[in-house]
Amino acid sequence: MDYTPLNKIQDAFDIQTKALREQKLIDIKTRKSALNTLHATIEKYANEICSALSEDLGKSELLVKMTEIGVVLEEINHYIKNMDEWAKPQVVPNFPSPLDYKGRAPVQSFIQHEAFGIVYIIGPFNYPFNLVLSPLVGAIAAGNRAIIKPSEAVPHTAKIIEKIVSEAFAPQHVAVVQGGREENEALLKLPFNMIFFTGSPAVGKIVMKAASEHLAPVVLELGGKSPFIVFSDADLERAADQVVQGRFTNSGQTCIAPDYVLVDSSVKDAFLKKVIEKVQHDYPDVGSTGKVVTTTQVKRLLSLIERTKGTVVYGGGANPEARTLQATVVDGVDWSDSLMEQELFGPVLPILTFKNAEDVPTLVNSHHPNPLAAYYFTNDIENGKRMADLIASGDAVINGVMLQVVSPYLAFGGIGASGMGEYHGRSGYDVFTHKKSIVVAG
Ligand SMILES: NC(=O)c1ccc[n+]([C@@H]2O[C@H](COP(=O)([O-])OP(=O)(O)OC[C@H]3O[C@@H](n4cnc5c(N)ncnc54)[C@H](O)[C@@H]3O)[C@@H](O)[C@H]2O)c1
Repeated sequence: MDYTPLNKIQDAFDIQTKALREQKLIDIKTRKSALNTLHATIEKYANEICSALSEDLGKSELLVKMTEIGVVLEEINHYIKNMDEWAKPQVVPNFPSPLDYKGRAPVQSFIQHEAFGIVYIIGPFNYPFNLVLSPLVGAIAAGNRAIIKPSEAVPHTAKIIEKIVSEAFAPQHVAVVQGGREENEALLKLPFNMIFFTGSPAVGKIVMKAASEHLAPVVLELGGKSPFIVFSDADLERAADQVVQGRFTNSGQTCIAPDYVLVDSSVKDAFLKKVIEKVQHDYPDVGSTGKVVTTTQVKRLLSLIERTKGTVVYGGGANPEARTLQATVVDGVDWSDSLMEQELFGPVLPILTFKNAEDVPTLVNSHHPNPLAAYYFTNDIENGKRMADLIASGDAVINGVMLQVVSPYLAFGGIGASGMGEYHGRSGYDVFTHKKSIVVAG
């Protein structure tokens, strides 16, 4: 893939800066029309998007239509339906000043959503279409201009994103820059008005540091080790079904995937048997989970499996050159294991146990920074809610997996090391705006 030359990156930014200076406000009618055009252009290239994601990540057409294209189209529809309402100034009570302003008290007070200006959206490789286009929808609806950089690890998808964006938008409004680390570093030196980053905590720190130079606000959508906790009263059949779906979809490369299982030792054997049956059925071969992003990542995962003190009870096969690793389940893992060092981000599922349910929050809270998601399986919903109160995570699901990410009515984002700032639906409109208070004196 051809990367954007550094001078062209500066040009892309200058074009938008000039446009911002000449016409600060993009009216709501123009924003809506841009979103409609984006919707139509995505539909037009749906087949090409599917082919690109099949090449890059071995994703099935069904998976692409559901988790990449469908999610973005739904998000656009939700915005078009609601953005007039969200954009309305919020009228608040007039509050008299404690100082004497010669009787000139407030007669109108309201809060107005103001676009930041030019935002920079940086994407990861794992849901590479959805995770740059969904933030873009919020940014555009809120009245911003944007430059987006898709992940260089998925070149076919990055190319189709560029084709769609350059057909749907003028470069004064939205532009795509292609590149990797060097291009990202060049972009991060520019005085963007806001930066929206999705990726690893390590690069999140680089982004936040760079943003501080220009005091640009940042949203960081990061990852972490998300626990899947099974209590003794859980429906084990359902829990096994959900953990297999959550862990192995997209070869385990989902930010909210369960990263490890923590199961009550009294039901571990029964639960594990069901997990193995399910994996055998759904992912019988090396390659049936799809592709891992690079050969290097397959090798990284294999080296973690090689160093585990646990027992591989299913899987372990791999073909690094073909970027495939078999769905792998490892029993008898403890907190100091190689598989518990960092977010796995691959088709590997370590199984840990606990003896006393009351210890669970301390175990989870003390071994890793705040995860992006936490899953609780129990027949006692109040117990699930209590656990969600005691374990700090970006979001939580009781008796299900990955349901938090699809609703435009829920806010999506991390806490602590798993990120800051939320989006999706209304939250995605709010996060791309400054709340400007305006007062009219009588
Ligand atoms: N919270 C979420 O919504 C969410 C969604 C998807 C992925 N993630 C997280 O993303 C990570 C996986 O994605 P990834 O591997 O693409 O992430 P990554 O951090 O390696 O890359 C993300 C982006 O940063 C750029 N980049 C990489 N290294 C850089 C460097 N040293 N300097 C400057 N820029 C650099 C890349 O070009 C890419 O566009 C996982 O941690 C996962 O949990 C989070």
